[in-house]
Amino acid sequence: MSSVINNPSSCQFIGGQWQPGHGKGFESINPANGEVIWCGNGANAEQVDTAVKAARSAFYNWSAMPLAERLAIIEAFGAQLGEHSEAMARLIAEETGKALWESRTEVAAMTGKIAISIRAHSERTGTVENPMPGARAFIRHKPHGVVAVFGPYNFPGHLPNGHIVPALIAGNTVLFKPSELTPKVAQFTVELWQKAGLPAGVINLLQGEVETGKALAGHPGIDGLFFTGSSNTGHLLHQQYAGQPGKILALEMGGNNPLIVKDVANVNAAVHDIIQSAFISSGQRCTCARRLFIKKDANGDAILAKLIEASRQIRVDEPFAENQPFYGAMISAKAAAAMVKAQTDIQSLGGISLLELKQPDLALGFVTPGIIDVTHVKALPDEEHFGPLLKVYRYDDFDAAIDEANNTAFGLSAGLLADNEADYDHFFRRIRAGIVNWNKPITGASSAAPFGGIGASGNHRASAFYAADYCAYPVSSVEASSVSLPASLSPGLSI
Ligand SMILES: NC(=O)C1=CN([C@@H]2O[C@H](COP(=O)(O)OP(=O)(O)OC[C@H]3O[C@@H](n4cnc5c(N)ncnc54)[C@H](O)[C@@H]3O)[C@@H](O)[C@H]2O)C=CC1
Ligand SMILES: O=C(O)CCC(=O)N[C@@H](CCC(=O)O)C(=O)O
Repeated sequence: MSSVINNPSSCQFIGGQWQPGHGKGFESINPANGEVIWCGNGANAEQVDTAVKAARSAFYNWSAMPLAERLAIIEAFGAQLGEHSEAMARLIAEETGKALWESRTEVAAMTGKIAISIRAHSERTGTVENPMPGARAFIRHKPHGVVAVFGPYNFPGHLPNGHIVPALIAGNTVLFKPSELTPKVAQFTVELWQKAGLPAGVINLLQGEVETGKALAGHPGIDGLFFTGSSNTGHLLHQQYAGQPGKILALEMGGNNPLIVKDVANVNAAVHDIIQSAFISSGQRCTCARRLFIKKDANGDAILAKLIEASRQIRVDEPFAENQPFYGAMISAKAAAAMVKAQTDIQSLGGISLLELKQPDLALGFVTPGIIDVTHVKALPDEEHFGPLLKVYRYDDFDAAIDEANNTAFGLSAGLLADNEADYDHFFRRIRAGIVNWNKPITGASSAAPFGGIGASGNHRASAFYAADYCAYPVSSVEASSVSLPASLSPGLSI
């Protein structure tokens, strides 16, 4: 592929200047062929400090700029994305191993985010005037100030963008710490912001591994941190932010998501929705179904048999293959090996493999889909296996299946495939998750809706359409053009 950018050795963008990192070196590897596609040095603590100061000094002018002018720059970024959409899609495919067709949908989501976030800003955090005698009462919103955005590797463009765009619309300045596995996509994204004319210091890019993340998260000069990533890291950040009520922390974390199937006449359609829920993006979506509950009856048997057969046929191949695969490589050979190990661990607990997940080349990130029956496994750890490994439970009783579906610390997405609406009503009332779907895949959430989970999946700061809420704080004002005495004074007062 033609490389789109840039000078990786100058991979930090601080106060409007590209510069090399002074911390530890790291590389980005194409997981589909093992080639090093990027290398650079992480930002050290001093560079993090300089970036925080740059963001602080840019904050006043950026937040004081009329909204229409801020939006013009944000829309110019949208235009840049439009102009470079194919380059961005190819870069995402190269760096993550994601199939090109799907990488294109990621770029489309990035572009679509802009209009949606402008609408969300106005609907969720706009200005409201309430009637009041002798004065004017307003509800307005102000930006928090300097905010850090931490991104995951699975959507290296779309998910950080889902924090950055609403944060900038609200008037915050941003310190962007991308996943160390996807520095090249991050660098290209920030280059597009620069081309769009974003003033110096409004967005700063701090590349690096965990040391850079720690230096940024622990910096006293930030007003908030918007995080999308693993539950482990999210929990660490939550502990770190304990005792700092003044800082806004938005955590979008993983899930151990259940999908229940009950009495579905259209077996092929059910299998399609299961595959789309469990295996899209090689299972690397936080919303992916991890646990599938299938009724122990003839209909359940038919669905499971067809699922195994159709999953065996899933095309897994190079992201750029002419005959496009359903999914490409996982993010790394290490992530792929971790899925093989997860499967072995579940087998050692009594899980029965129905379709074995395999990593054909240990040096690359490709894995075939796996399905494992865990009905008789006692004490299966409540873990997110972030890849294409689906655990199946056979059930007799619908309520018992829902109870088991809820038997998780997480609560991101959940779904029911069932022809009977009364079953869905029952399921909806009982299930605990932030995304609850009926007869649709549980992946592919819309940016025009709130996106977030409960329990170990989030901290009640839903993203997507509700990201506007954590990007600004409400200010209530009562205002009059001059002071005036009230018609009657309070008892005991004489003026
Ligand atoms: N709920 C949601 O919206 C989504 C959640 N995810 C979750 O993200 C995970 C996959 O992404 P990963 O990149 O593996 O997540 P991760 O937690 O490893 O990394 C996320 C970010 O945090 C940084 N980081 C890691 N440790 C840190 C520390 N101790 N202090 C400060 N920063 C630190 C990383 O460098 C990266 O920028 C999955 O668990 C998935 O479920 C992914 C997409 C959406
Ligand atoms: O953030 C948004 O705009 C909508 C949420 C979204 O895009 N969700 C995707 C991917 C997130 C993930 O699972 O990693 C989805 O639901 O498939």
